[in-house]
Formats: sequence, C-alpha cells, structure tokens
Amino acid sequence: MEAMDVMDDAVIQFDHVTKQYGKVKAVDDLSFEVRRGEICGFLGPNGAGKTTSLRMLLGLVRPTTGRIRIHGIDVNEDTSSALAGVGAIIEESHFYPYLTGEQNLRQVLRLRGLSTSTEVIGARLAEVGLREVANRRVKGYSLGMRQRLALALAMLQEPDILVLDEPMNGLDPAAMREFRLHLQRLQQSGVTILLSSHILSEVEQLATRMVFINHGRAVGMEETHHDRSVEVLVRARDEAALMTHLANLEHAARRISDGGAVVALAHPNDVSGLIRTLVEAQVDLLEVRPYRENLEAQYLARINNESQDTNIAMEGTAHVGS
Ligand SMILES: Nc1ncnc2c1ncn2[C@@H]1O[C@H](COP(=O)(O)OP(=O)(O)OP(=O)(O)O)[C@@H](O)[C@H]1O
Repeated sequence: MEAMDVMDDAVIQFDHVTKQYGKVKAVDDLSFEVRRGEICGFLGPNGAGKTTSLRMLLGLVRPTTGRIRIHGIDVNEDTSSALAGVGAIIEESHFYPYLTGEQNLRQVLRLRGLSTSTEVIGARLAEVGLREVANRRVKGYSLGMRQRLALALAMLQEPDILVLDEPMNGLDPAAMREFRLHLQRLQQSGVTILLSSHILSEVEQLATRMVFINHGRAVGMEETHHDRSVEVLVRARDEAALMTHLANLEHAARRISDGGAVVALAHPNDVSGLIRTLVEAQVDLLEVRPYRENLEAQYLARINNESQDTNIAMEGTAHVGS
C-alpha cells in the first residue's frame, strides 16, 4: 500500500490545501500531519473549515489547490488505495429504523458487496458496548447508542485510520466519557484517529496532539500527552516566600493574574516532591491543583485574538469568528 517512504510516520498529510467556494475560502493553505498511532484533535469554531477538510481527506470534495496524502498516497490520484484502511463518521449517520443494530451492519456490508460474518458483526457491536441491544430496532436507540453504532460501522473493516467529524455531538457526559475510553482502546490497539470538535474540553484529555483551525487556516498545533510536563497551580499565604522557594527548586514558575496564585511547571513524577518540599519549607499553602487553563487560554487567544478572557465558557466561544 505504501506508494513512497513515509517520513516521520506521517499517515495523513495536508500539504498547502485550499478549498474555495465562490468567494468563500472554506480552507486556506492548510498544512498539517497526523502521525501513526496519534489521536489528533482537529479543533475550531463553527464554520472554521473542519468538515470541508475532512471531506477532502475522504475524497468527497476536491481541493482547489494543494495535496492530501494518506500513507503517502494522494487521495485525489488514487482514492480507493488511499482510503483502503480508513473508517469514517463524516455526516450524520442514517440507519434503517425498523432493522436492529445487527441487521443494519449486515445490510451495509451487503451493500458493499462483502461477505457477512456474524462473528465480525457481533465483535464490532460488542466493542462499542452494543451487545445487549444488538437485536433491538434502531428506532428505539438513544442518540448515544446511534453514535456507537456509527462507530461500529466505521470500524467494520478494521481500519488503521479513523476519521471522525464531531463524533461526540449531543452525547451526555457519561456517554462522552465512554466514547473517549473506547477511542483510547482503539488507539492502544494501533489505530490512528483524527477527530474534529469545536469544544476543547471534549478532546483535551484524549488527543495526543491538537491542530487548531480558524477561518480555514491552521492557527496552531499543540503536543499534549507527548509533553510530559504538567502545570500545577500553587497558592500560598505569602506569595513572595512561595516564589523564593520555587526559585530555589528546579521548577519554572510564573505568577498568573488570579489572586496571587503561582503556576509552577513540573514533571508528573515531581508533583508530590514539589508539594512536600514546600510543606517542609513551611510555606503556608492555601491551594494546590492541576492547572489546565493555559491550554484553554491559548485556544481562545488563537480563535479570537481580541479575547484573552479565560472565564468565557468554551461552548460560548464556539460561534466566535464564524
Ligand atoms: N458546499 C459549500 N458551498 C459553499 N460554501 C461552503 C460549502 N461547504 C462549506 N462552506 C463554507 O465553508 C466554511 C467552512 O465550513 P465547514 O463546514 O467546513 O466548517 P466547520 O468547521 O466544519 O464548521 P461546523 O463546526 O459548523 O461544522 C463556512 O463558511 C461554510 O459556509
């Protein structure tokens, strides 16, 4: 399947991709890569160009200029080879309401002209937690069950790349958590995942890397889990004493404009050591907690230059700039 040596294990490559609809540049000179085994979050507000980009990746829309490659194969030159190992949820999935979940998957395979193995179908349904309801009509499925059925459908042919456009839309927090765990299991089994969202908190814990997009352009990339450092917010009664002690330790620290709080950068294994040292030095600690606002602030700053206010709810920013 490899048409050329794939550099740096990049399995998906956007190379200066632009999509023009009349006067609207839905995607504007977009370049980024997804490497093997990553969960890449594709993040931006409504209208940023996420769906258009993913549709181009799947060969459903042709780029105006630029190239998209999967495993080094140009999607527009050899669509079927490029997409051979790709599963996707791109549009709202439509199922036969009067057929069961199991029958729906069987029907899709039949339409694709593939032999239907009860074991394979059963395995896919079990993987997404639908074993219990496999024989119930889809008509009676909740939104979460339908999303999981869509995932089972995308996984039918055991893809090594999954492309998911806003797969968590409409899921309640419990279903979202389950969906995340499932995607993590898929990643652990070697599947590369590109998923879009307009809500940072949906993908933040999941993605190993994030690509931020606004007005069709990449406005930043962020390694998340690859960066082994974590930020810890520390608040003490005597801020000056806290800063002095942190300076004596090997922790990069900075003040933030949050009631005299200080954010220290530490490796996950060092967090307990950091706290112990401060306590032993008799620094009067008022609060110690993981600090995650930084990523949120960066996201907001990127999608909306005039807004640096970290207090804006993430959902509230979804429409900014669209
Ligand atoms: N077929 C089309 N014809 C004309 N304009 C389009 C078409 N598809 C998308 N656009 C425009 O391109 C821009 C990007 O849309 P796109 O759907 O890719 O954004 P998105 O990031 O997926 O947004 P959302 O989160 O709302 O789904 C928008 O301005 C949209 O109106």
